[in-house]
Amino acid sequence: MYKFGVIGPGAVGAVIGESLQKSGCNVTLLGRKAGKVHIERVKSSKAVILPVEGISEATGSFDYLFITVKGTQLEGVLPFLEQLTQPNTVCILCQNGFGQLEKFQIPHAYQAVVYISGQKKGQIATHFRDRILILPENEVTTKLKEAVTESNLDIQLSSNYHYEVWYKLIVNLAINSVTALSRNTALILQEEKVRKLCEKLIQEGIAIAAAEGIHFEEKTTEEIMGIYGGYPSYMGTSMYYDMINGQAMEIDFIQGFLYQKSREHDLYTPCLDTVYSLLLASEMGG
Ligand SMILES: NC(=O)C1=CN([C@@H]2O[C@H](COP(=O)(O)OP(=O)(O)OC[C@H]3O[C@@H](n4cnc5c(N)ncnc54)[C@H](OP(=O)(O)O)[C@@H]3O)[C@@H](O)[C@H]2O)C=CC1
Ligand SMILES: CC(C)(CO)C(=O)C(=O)O
Repeated sequence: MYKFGVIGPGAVGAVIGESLQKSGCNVTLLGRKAGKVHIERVKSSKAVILPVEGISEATGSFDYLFITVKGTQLEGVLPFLEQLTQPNTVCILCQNGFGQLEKFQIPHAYQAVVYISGQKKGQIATHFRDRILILPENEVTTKLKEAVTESNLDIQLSSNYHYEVWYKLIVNLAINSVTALSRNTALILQEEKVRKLCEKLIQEGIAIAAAEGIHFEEKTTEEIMGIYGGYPSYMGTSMYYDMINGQAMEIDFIQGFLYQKSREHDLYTPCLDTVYSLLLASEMGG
């Protein structure tokens, strides 16, 4: 039986752990310290409680290791990977943004495009929607998909993986920026001016992707606005929760990454430049 590990028992990690555990997989959740995580859902009174082991006390290696800490927290996890992996371990980095996989000194490491929405507060992870991880299609990821076939974790293998990465970057660019900066949930989409700003941000993201050789159809803006339209008004984004909880936001990996690409291609992206500056400013002490 494969040994699965999940580092980071938060909004995403707890849901992955729950899916694997429910289907009978041998799964261990690893957090900063030992404890428990309660998984709740808005319209259900049933809570699932999973045990969490302290990462520094963990012994033995895993066959599959999902890493679900924030981009800003990855450096704290990397030193533990040597003891938690063996040469055949497959690491799946489940993060928004792009560009962190280079830090892994592991032969089989992939980044998943994550569609699992939730919030972690204290020991409670509230799951809002989705359980989708998109990975590049190859022999290793096909074996992983087969290994979790009994679970409700929806692992999708893509032959056009970079398209999926950019699509998600653009999804995050607009909604994460406006929710974090307004310190408000998807409720703000009821305001037409906010929707217009989102459309402009999406279009700037699409222009950056095109300069990088990833081309989206014209209907993409409408499609992403449709995804936002499906969010319940009480749902925030990972960046919004970081902002309201006074935690470091993943600005470098989303808006900063796109801003850098925009400069490299000498593009005119006024909305991105504005939200990026304001997000950086909001993290300044004073
Ligand atoms: N939340 C969402 O809706 C979505 C999130 N994502 C992405 O998924 C990634 C994870 O986000 P999310 O689940 O929201 O984050 P959370 O903050 O909810 O969870 C991160 C978890 O990692 C733990 N952690 C941090 N450092 C360590 C460490 N050194 N060792 C062990 N555990 C550690 C945290 O512990 P502690 O609680 O002690 O800080 C926390 O439990 C991010 O890149 C995010 O952008 C993608 C799609 C949607
Ligand atoms: C936009 C969203 C909610 C999509 O799952 C997300 O990725 C996030 O909260 O960071």
